[in-house]
Amino acid sequence: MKQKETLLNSAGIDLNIEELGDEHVAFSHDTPLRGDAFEMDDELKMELIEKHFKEIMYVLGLDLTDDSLKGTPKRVAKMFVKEVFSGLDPKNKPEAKLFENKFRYKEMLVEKDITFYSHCEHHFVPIFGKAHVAYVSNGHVIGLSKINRIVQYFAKRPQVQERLTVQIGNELREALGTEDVAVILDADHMCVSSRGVKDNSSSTVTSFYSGIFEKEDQKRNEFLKYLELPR
Ligand SMILES: Nc1nc2c(ncn2[C@@H]2O[C@H](COP(=O)(O)OP(=O)(O)OP(=O)(O)O)[C@@H](O)[C@H]2O)c(=O)[nH]1
Ligand SMILES: [Zn+2]
Repeated sequence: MKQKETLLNSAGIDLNIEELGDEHVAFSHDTPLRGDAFEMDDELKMELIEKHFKEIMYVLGLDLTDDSLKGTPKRVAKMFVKEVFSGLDPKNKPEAKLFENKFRYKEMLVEKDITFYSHCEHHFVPIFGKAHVAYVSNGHVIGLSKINRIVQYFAKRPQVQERLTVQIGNELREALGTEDVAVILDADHMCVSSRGVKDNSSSTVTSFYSGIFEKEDQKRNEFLKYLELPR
C-alpha cells in the first residue's frame, strides 16, 4: 500500500503531511484520525517521534549532548505513544465488564470526582479535572472502575473538552445498553491558565445528557444534587 510505504520511508524524516492527510475516517467517535493511523506499530511511532522531537530541541538551541537532555526525545516519544496519547489506539480501549443487575437496583448510580488528565489539541498542554457520571441500569451494571477507565481512555488523546464529554457519554450508552446516561466534566486548561490569557481561576464545565437525563429535569437535578453532597 502506497501510503504505508510513504509512512515507513518517512523514518528518513521527510514526512509529507499533505500527502498523508487525504484519508479521513470517523473512527472512535469523531477524533479526526487518518485511515492509516494504526498501520505503523508503536515502535516505529516512537522512533519517528523521537527523531522529530530531537529536531525541535535542536532548533530551540538546546545542547543534546547534555546528560539531562539527551534522553528527552526518547522519553517524550514513549510518553506520547504509551501514556498520554495511548487512547488514540482502539487496542487500548478498556473492556466494559458488565454484571447482571440481580439486585434490581432501580435508581441512578453516580460516580463522581473521577480524576482525568488530557491534552488540549490546539496547544498540546494539559487539561485536567474531574468527571462526574450517572446512569440508570437497563438490566446490567458496570464494574465501577470501568467507568474511570472509559474516562481515562478518551482523555488520553489530544482533545477539546466538548468532544471528550460526548465520547465518554456515547461510550457509556453503548457499553451499558442504556440511553440513560449523564456526564459532567469540570476542568482546568493549562493553555488558558499558564500562557495566552493566563487566567488561572476559571474552569470549564461541559455536560452530556441522554435518555431520562435529557427528558426529565427532575432526574437531571437529582444528579446535580448528588454532586453537591459532602464526602
Ligand atoms: N472550545 C474549546 N476551546 C478550547 C479548548 N481547549 C482550548 N481551547 C481554545 O482553543 C483556542 C485556540 O485559539 P487560537 O486563537 O487559534 O489560539 P491562540 O492564538 O493560542 O489563542 P490564545 O489561547 O487566546 O492565546 C483558544 O481560545 C483556546 O482557549 C476546548 O477544550 N474547547
Ligand atoms: Zn489549548
